[in-house]
Amino acid sequence: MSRPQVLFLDAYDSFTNNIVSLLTTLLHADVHVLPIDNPSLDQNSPDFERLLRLELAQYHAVVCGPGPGSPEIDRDVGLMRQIWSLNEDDLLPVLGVCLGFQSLVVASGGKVRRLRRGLHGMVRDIEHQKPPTAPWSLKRGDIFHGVDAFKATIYHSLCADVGQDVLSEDEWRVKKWEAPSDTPDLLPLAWTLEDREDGTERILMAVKHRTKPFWGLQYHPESICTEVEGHAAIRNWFREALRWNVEAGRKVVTGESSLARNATRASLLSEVRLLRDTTAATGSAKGAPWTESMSPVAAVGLDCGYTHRTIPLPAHIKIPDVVEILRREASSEHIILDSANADKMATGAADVRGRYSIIALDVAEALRIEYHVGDDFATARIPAIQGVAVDLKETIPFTYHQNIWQLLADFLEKRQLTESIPVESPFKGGFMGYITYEMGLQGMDVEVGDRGHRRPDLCFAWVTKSIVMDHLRNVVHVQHLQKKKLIHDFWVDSIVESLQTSDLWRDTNHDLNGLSTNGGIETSRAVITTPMAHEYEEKVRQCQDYIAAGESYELCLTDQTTITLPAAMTGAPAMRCHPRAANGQTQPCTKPPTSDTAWNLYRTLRTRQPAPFGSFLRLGGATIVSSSPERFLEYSCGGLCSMRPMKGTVRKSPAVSTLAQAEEILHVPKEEAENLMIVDLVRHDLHGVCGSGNVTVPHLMKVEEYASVFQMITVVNGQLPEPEKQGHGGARGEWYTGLDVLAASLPPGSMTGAPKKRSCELLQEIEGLKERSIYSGVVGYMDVTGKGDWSVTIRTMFRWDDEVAAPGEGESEGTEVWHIGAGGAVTILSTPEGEREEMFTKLTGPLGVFSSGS
Ligand SMILES: C=C(O[C@@H]1C=C(C(=O)O)C=C[C@H]1O)C(=O)O
Ligand SMILES: NC(=O)CC[C@H](N)C(=O)O
Repeated sequence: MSRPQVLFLDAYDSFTNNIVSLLTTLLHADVHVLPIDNPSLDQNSPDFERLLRLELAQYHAVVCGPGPGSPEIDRDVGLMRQIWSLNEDDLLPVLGVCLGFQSLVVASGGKVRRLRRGLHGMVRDIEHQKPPTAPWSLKRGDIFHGVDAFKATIYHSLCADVGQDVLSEDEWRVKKWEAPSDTPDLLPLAWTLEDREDGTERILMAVKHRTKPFWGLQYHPESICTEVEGHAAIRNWFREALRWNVEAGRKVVTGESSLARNATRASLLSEVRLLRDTTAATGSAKGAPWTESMSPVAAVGLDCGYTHRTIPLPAHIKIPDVVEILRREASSEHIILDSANADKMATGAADVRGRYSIIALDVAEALRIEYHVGDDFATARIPAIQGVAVDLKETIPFTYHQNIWQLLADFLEKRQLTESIPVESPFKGGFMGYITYEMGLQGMDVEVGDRGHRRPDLCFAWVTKSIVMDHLRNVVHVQHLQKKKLIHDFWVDSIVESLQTSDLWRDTNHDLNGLSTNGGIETSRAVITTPMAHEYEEKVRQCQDYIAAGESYELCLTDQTTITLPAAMTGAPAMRCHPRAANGQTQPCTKPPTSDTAWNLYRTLRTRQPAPFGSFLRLGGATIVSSSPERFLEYSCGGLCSMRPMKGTVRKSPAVSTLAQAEEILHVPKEEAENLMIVDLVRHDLHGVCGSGNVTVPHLMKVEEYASVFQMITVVNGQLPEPEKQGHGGARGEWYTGLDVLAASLPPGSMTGAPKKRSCELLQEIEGLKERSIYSGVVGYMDVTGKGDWSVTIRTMFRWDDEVAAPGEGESEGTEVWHIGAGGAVTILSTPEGEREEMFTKLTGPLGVFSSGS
């Protein structure tokens, strides 16, 4: 065994994989992760001690990680307690980090108390330089020996209480490096001093056990904002740990089977292969991957090639024009991803403006795959074939351990285009659709109760006919994935002809957007129910109580506004004014429709709130009208994954109208801390798939300008292992794609807070178990070349077809219900009024569309 082996005890923190990455790269060690509540290590089982001893014998050292909750609560620290109370014979070196550190303090007789005010995402000096007069020789075992001054990020609400608060200034100066009388076995190694209104708060930052090989750090060595100098302390710790093993004559046992797992997830495709092999070996059809041999629906899209034509895009043509020229009568479903701000602001980086827009065509004829949280099956359906409604539907059952993500990975792999296509188009054909917030909850094992409906939580259409508008080069790609044997693509020709012969295309004076602002939305009959300001403020306080107790570091609180409209206003199928001609060609439309509320809402929204991730979807019973500014995840076919968490929002106003003014407001500790917490969380999500050492942060806390707000964003990149190095079919049989990252990272961290899992559980309670649904989920695509792009579904209104409120008294029609979610991250530094205002600011953009004027 050439590399040292480290066991990491995971207390469900959102920074775990960052620590694993740091240890792996810095120490050249293999790090294995074991959850603190691993069911195979049940403390009540008679075999527990033997199994724990067997497990620990395989490691050179253990790291007890950070996490939500308190070291005094068994459930929060689980196995850590057993580590600190190991028999002399079973001792091994251990480093506690944050919660792990606090757990060591408690196990050594100390206490924890609440900080006077929690410190989350704050960067502080770690004071570790001891005077030569320090009363004991700290050189041996002092992991800070020889380390320069450095700053580190801290994330904690609780702190070690070892009697430091009762010392006078004089006593403190003399005793700060001595073992405190309350905890004689703990030697302080580092402190930080926090200025408070009522004096300085002394916060213990690091300790060493006097006799056992135990160390602890209250700060987070792995955070992106911890200075690199701090890494020296980790190296020192490991050197001390290995030396202790040698001196104690401790031998690490190899070859035993371990309960811990690799920090990096197995790839979806390796799981698919395993499933295929298992079903092949047992000869059982049950649970076998869904294949074309079982169903003609499963054969959709196989053996296709890419054809396209590229034509110039007239300067006056906007995405609604293209949609309105081409929308077909029979098609009531749409998927449009719209870089609605492409021609607007020139501030910030080019990618904020959005370069491409994508329109899926003939969506009603596209195969779609749907999944509802809690089900053990997916549904494949094709609503129409060649203009005739058929509603072909097939249930795809899962077996134990099988899930929707494997099904999608398998489906995509079989349709992957491997030849290189020299067309600058981000989407060549493939999946487009949406995923709800609850789908993300399920992925984290957060319980989603029965919501009393059967709406899809994931709905992906397999789009083979599409249009991509390139707003930079001013061209349009008309694209088709079609059976390879067809030589000429008449469909592509017909679309090009429809576009180029339409009046809109030729009429350079035309500006549909001008016509569309609020066109046809009869808002006087809309009933709008917004969150109650005082209730929202109360929920902010509740969030802060949980944060002060150490349960969370940041909670993204949200609430929903509903708008009910008379159903008749949207009842008409789209595009009554587009009769299909006998030859099957779409007739150009010169008159914009007025009967489709959703479409009108969208046109108004994109005009008033242009954003890089605009979208309009009618799919799987949902209608989504979005002007999202936030990218969740983009990945290239080469496996470069990029996430852009957004935290820090300031409303534009006469007082704050320039980027410089916004920067001044956003580059403050409160806002930067909010951003940093999510950045570290997103790094963790990416590390979990891309692997240790493969995540970088090219842009930290950049302020960008949008239509009505300024936002602070960070770019976090991860690189999936290159396919050649992934050993396709080789030793590990791993083969990662962007879908792995998507599956592992939902819901978006910027919508949850950190640590993600505990924060989501708390938010369910605080938000009254209200379903977030489409809001806080994602919308986007993943294509046949492996490229994908997903936005966070915020600044969005949505409705479900089956949610029609009964008619009120004296009304003849029922009403349809639109939802707009809005919220913001609550930290210990938030004020209830400030958060309430932020929520209403975010709500105003989409809600404004329901009122007339601009
Ligand atoms: C919760 C929302 O936005 C999220 C919260 C933000 C914040 O706290 O500053 C910023 C962007 C989004 O990640 C929303 O728009 O409803
Ligand atoms: N990051 C952590 O591990 C935090 C520990 C503990 N929950 C606290 O808030 O103090």
